[in-house]
Amino acid sequence: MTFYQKLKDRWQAHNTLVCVGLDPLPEQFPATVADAPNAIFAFNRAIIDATHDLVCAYKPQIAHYAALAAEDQLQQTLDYLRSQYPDIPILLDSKRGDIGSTAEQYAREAFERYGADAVTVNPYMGWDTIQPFAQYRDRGVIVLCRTSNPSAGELQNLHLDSGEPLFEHVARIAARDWNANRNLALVVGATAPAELARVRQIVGDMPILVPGLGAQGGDAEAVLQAGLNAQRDGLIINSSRGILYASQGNDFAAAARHETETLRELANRYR
Ligand SMILES: O=c1ccn([C@@H]2O[C@H](COP(=O)(O)O)[C@@H](O)[C@H]2O)c(=O)[nH]1
Repeated sequence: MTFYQKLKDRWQAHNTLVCVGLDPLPEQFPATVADAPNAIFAFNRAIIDATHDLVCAYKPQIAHYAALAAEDQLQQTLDYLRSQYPDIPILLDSKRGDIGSTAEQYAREAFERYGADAVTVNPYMGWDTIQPFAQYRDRGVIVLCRTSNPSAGELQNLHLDSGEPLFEHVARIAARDWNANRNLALVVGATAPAELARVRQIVGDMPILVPGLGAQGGDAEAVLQAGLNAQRDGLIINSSRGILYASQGNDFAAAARHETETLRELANRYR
C-alpha cells in the first residue's frame, strides 16, 4: 500500500489527523525508564502502545537518535511499529538535501535501511536533489515549504521578482512540477496559519505536515481553519514534546494518551 493510501485510511477509518513525534530526550524520561537497558526503545514502545489508536502517523526525528548513537533503538522502534501496527505510516523526519548522488544514498537510508513510509526533505538545492526520493513511487516525500521556527520567514517569506514569496513558489513547483508520481507532501508550521492558508489554496488536496503545536505555541483552531482540504482532511498535525513529556512521572504513557486524545478531539471539532 502506498504512503498516501495508508495515510488516508488513518484519516478516515480512525478519524484522526494527529501525528505523534517520537523525539526521545532521555533526561526527561522517568527514572524507572531512563535506567532500563534500551531506554529509548522502552520509552517509545510505551508511548506507541498508549496512543496507536489515536494517530494518523508517527514521526521520529532522526537527530534525536543520531546524537545519542542510538540508531539501533530507532530501528527497534520502527521494527516494533511495523510488526504491531503495520497500518500506521512512519514519517522519518531527517530533512535531507544534497547533490543527486548523495541524495540517492539518503533516499536508501530512509526507505531501504529504515523502511520509512515517508521522509522530510529540504528543497533548497532544487529538483535533482528531490528526484532520488520521489522515484520511490509508493513512499512519500515531504518537502519543507514554510517551517515553524522563529526565523523561518527570513528566507522563506522573501518576495521573488514574480512578486510571490519563496514559500509559495516552493508550494507551486512541488504541486505542479515535482509531483508526477503523486507522492509529494509539504511541511508548513502551525506557527504560520496565514501562510498555511495560502499553501492550501495553491496545492489543492496535497497532504501537509504541520509541526509547531504544543511546545512551539501554534494554535490548533487556526491550523484547522487554514489547512483543511476539500475532504476535510489533508493535514498531519504533529506534536512531539507536548505529548511525550506531558508527565515525567511513571504515568507518562497515560499522560501522553490524554494529550493525544485532547489534540485529536480539538482537531475534529473544526473538521
Ligand atoms: O518546520 C518544522 C519542521 C519540522 N519540525 C520538527 O517537528 C517536531 C516538533 O517538535 P515539538 O516538540 O512538537 O515542538 C520536531 O521533531 C522538529 O524537528 C518542526 O518543529 N518544524
